[in-house]
Amino acid sequence: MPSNSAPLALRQARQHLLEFGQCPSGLVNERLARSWSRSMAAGLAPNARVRAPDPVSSGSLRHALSASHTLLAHSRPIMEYVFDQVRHSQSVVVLADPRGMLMHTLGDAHFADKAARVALSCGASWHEEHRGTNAIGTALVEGCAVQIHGSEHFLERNGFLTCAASPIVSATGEMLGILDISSDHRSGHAHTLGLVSTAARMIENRLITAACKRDIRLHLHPQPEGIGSMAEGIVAVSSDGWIIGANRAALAQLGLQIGDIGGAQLEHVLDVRLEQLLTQHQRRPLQTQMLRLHNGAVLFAQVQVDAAAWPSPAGVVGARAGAVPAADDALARLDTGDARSRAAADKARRVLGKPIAVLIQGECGVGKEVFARAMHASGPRRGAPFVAINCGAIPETLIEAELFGYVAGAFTGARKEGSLGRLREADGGTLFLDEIGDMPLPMQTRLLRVLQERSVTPVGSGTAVSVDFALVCATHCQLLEAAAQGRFRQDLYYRINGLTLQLPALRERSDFAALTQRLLQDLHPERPLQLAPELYGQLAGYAWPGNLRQVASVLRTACAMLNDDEDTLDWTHMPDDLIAALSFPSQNPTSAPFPANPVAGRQATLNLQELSHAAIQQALQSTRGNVTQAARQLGISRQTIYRRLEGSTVRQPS
Ligand SMILES: Nc1ncnc2c1ncn2[C@@H]1O[C@H](COP(=O)(O)OP(=O)(O)OP(=O)(O)O)[C@@H](O)[C@H]1O
Repeated sequence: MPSNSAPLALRQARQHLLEFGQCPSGLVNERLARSWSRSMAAGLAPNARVRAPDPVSSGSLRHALSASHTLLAHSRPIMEYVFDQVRHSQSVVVLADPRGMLMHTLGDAHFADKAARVALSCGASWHEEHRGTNAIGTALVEGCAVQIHGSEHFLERNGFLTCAASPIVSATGEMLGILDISSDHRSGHAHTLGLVSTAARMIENRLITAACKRDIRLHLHPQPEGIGSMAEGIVAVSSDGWIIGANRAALAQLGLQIGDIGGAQLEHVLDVRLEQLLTQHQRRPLQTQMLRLHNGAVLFAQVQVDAAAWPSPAGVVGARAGAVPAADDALARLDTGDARSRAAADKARRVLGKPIAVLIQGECGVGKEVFARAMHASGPRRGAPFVAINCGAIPETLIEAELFGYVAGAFTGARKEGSLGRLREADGGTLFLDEIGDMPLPMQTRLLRVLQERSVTPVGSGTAVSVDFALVCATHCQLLEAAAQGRFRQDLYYRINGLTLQLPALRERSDFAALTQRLLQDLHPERPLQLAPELYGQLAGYAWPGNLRQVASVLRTACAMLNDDEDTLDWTHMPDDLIAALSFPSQNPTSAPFPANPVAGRQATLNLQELSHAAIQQALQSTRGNVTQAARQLGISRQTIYRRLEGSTVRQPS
């Protein structure tokens, strides 16, 4: 965003903002106007002394540096190169973490001194909330490269700077940090934005190559000579063909969005099967291969594959139920061979014990809470409590007391002895906030403060109590979309989203056989059970709108129907609501036509309960597993849906 608004228009816009609290349209670019409005909303005054927190203690800085260890290692050489380019122009090159805290700076001594006077030094926060419009903070919120020149800075004291900043994102689109070049505003240059963006891309390419070194990688470019250059696309593919990481160039070349990572197969995009690519690579490892996108466009690719990443000899695509888990922990015990679930577990393992918040995304019932519990049980906090809160299930009026606790007599109906609150119950352990997207806005503000200050102030008390927990949140909705619509705080989104993990829907998993076998084993460890082949075929092709929760519940019920001398589950053991769902083709578009079987025709005699199950499943399917929307569609509460899907009691916060 090279802004450099005309000085007169800038002055007029600023004047208007100060007088009326709003930025007039048309005078400055929209991104700058939005950022100024956010700065006002954060309670900052342009001419006031800075309200920003002091730089963090050296202990906290060390902690942050170790959390961003890999980013720092790959950024340092590039920062040195960039600094060489701007050495004689009164500049500093800065790396900030995803919260806007400066982690590393390189600058010429004279200018670095001047910069340090406005806290452009390690440990200081340049988040917009603390310093108003500035390239680092604004790039963080807007998620794109930004240049802020002179008096475009919200705080007057920063008006001597001109700064250009670019986000650095991971192979899966997580915000890792910000690279920035700040100079004296008289020596700033429009090309600086290009320089900082290019440098950020170089860092991203180094990071993706390091992070995906054990995966199959394709290095892509529309011209063969472009491979190996900074403009090459890099895409990481799992051994069963899923795209599990990509840099920005690859996304553009393949016509993908960041949200497609983990959800698209290579052969859905390219006119080639992974097996063919690998066979060709094995024959001629150094040869560039010519590939076609489904739209006919040509791309050239160089395949890189580490020996450990070669698919099993049984074949590239297909269940890898027999694969040995990489680690022996609770996360590994969930592994039944699906590559995307395994990739999520691998990523989760890397942040265990580090101060990085994890956001688990996935449809209703894919196992987000089970996964979060496995993370807790696999990490160093396993001896302390795991506290799960369903933000969508607590009435809005109770949520504050429930989360933050209260002191004795804080309100009518309060317990005499007060309450610790769920956040403090999680002290030392893990706090799991399910359906975080359903948290009311005022609570989001309070939660953000807790996460920033690492302390909780109970209702009715003026005293903050410090808390320390690992944070894992889960959501079935696109939080960024919710943030764009003003339903979710963007700053909270970045706080809780240190690492995003996407859990696949059951219909997208490649391990249905191994998964159902594992579920049957867990239900009856002492008795080997199996599914009749014709039933298995139907179940494997079903869309499972309720995901793992639904399949677990179906098998549980089916096992209860078995006679003592039976070891094979067939149609006669299946619950009626599943038979009903399989009988309505409209409800189950991915399944084959229902076979002639002994239960055909039963839909005519469906009872009320079966019909309501069928209606819930249809609604969940049409809303792609979004329980809130499905509940709205059916005119019932979310709790009723949970109750019906579980076939037991409501999942209430305890
Ligand atoms: N890895 C797994 N292996 C076996 N069963 C599982 C697994 N994950 C989930 N389940 C089953 O699915 C049920 C629901 O899981 P969980 O509550 O973790 O889903 P969720 O994605 O958090 O759902 P929601 O979005 O509704 O909160 C579990 O109670 C369990 O029966």
